[in-house]
Amino acid sequence: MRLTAEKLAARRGEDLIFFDISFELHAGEAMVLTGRNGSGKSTLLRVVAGLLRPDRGKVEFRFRDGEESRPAHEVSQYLGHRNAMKQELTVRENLVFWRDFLGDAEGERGLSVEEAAEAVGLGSITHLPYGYLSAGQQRRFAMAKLIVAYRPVWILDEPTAALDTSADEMFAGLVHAHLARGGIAIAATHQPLGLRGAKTLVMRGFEYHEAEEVL
Ligand SMILES: Nc1ncnc2c1ncn2[C@@H]1O[C@H](COP(=O)(O)OP(=O)(O)OP(=O)(O)O)[C@@H](O)[C@H]1O
Repeated sequence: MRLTAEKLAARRGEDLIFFDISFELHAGEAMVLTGRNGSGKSTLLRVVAGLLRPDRGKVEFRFRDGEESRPAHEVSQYLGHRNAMKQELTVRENLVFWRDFLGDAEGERGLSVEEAAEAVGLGSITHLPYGYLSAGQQRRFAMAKLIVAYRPVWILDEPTAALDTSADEMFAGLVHAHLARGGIAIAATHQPLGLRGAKTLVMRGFEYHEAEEVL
């Protein structure tokens, strides 16, 4: 299994946000993106997730060497700043929607909604409307979305911002289990996620006129 990004460049509007970003991740590997606010971390994650078209370069995912590459949106789960849950549906209805919408990749299986709720420490409240929950509980269930459908690549944008310490530890456990299963994770974060051995990519951002010289 291999995720490769080759010489990526991306624009938001007219502005070039980054260029010449390359990396390769194999089964069981994680990469942490760091860099100041506005340096392009979220933009890079959206490009890798297939939500934003790169200006240059490409992202490829292969389950096996020699196999045709798969589109990122088929193999990844994206946890963005927003939780992507409907306030008026119950937690269970939201998670069932995501399980059915995403499906499992390559003969693997996600957890049941009940197992996933237990895994994020909130087994007893899946019958409640999502909108009733506290901000931390809502974020925990957004994390549960990652494990109700198995996708090999997790793309995580500030996953633990504003969570308590126990949620940080719980989430580090989910990511470790994902990596141990042979998954891949990319996370933009200002907080340590406890990912020992993770690669690091420092996003630096740059001025538009500098880029013009390079490109
Ligand atoms: N939709 C958009 N249209 C135009 N510019 C945008 C858009 N979204 C983001 N940008 C700009 O792109 C740049 C990179 O933003 P991005 O969100 O990728 O940074 P970041 O490193 O994730 O920042 P933070 O650490 O604050 O989350 C910023 O200058 C931002 O203003």
